[in-house]
Amino acid sequence: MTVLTENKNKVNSDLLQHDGIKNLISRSLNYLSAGYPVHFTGPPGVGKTTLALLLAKKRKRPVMLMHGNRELSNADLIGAYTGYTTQKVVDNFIRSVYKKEENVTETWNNGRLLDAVKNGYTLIYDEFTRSEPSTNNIFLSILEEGILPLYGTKQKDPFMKVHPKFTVIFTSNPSEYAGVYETQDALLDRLITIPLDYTDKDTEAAIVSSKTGVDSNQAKAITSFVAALREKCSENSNNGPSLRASIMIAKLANEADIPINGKDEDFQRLCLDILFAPVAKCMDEKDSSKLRELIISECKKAVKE
Ligand SMILES: Nc1ncnc2c1ncn2[C@@H]1O[C@H](COP(=O)(O)OP(=O)(O)OP(=O)(O)O)[C@@H](O)[C@H]1O
Repeated sequence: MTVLTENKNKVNSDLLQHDGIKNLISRSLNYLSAGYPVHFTGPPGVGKTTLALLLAKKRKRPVMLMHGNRELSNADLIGAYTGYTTQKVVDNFIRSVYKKEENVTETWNNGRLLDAVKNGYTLIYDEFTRSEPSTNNIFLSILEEGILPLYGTKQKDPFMKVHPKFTVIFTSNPSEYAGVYETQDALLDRLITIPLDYTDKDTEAAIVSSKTGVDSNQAKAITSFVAALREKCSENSNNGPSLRASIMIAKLANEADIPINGKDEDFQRLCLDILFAPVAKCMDEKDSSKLRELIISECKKAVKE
């Protein structure tokens, strides 16, 4: 029986700054400082959000994180009147005199984007292609004219000026097809789009090791066989299991005292649980026993060097 134990190792939640990424960080910071929004695009789990969070932290401005969503509306972004405040004074001090005074005022709540624009926050707009293009249109005026239009809000001013320190980091996943919208060219034209892809096995192993506390050889044993499965998926031009899957395997094996060894049955079961769904999704093979065999045969190669 495997018993879950306390996490024994201190885990590092920061971005591991390997050589490829260091240069990207400094370039992106330059673009943001010059007032240009950057857009990281790439398959799931390559580190787009983690990189965006690191850049935002480095800008030393308050950070606002917003997730793309079909339901996101202009009212969420700009703000809206959300109800009424009433005040009633009933003065019945003298019984024969009845005085009643009623004040009704609408209550305005700032939207998230309005706060960010007004106060010069760094906005991370994660998976922005999941929002309707008509909602994202508001970014055209922000990025081009430096104003946030306050249409439809009954506000005194028709727009708000964008704070000079306001910046946006967008992320998206181009291979996602469910629940995403095509981005209008006009918006893409205003962004500096930087594609991100999976790094090499050693870098992935270093990330897994720093995030989970497993030693670097064990981490490499995991990232190597997960990368091999991903490679098989890319033969079908699909994304396979990501770095996130390697992190999950390492973390769970570590916490449940499962040896990171492809010959161990508990480890094989763990690999199957984590990898079956992403591998089944990316392969043409639909026979589940064949898919299991494939995962186990790759998992068996996970041996510490
Ligand atoms: N350079 C790195 N250093 C440390 N951790 C990393 C690095 N790159 C990725 N990760 C880790 O990999 C996992 C996936 O990263 P992240 O969520 O940033 O990916 P993503 O590209 O935004 O994925 P998705 O498109 O699915 O949202 C996270 O646990 C993250 O901490």
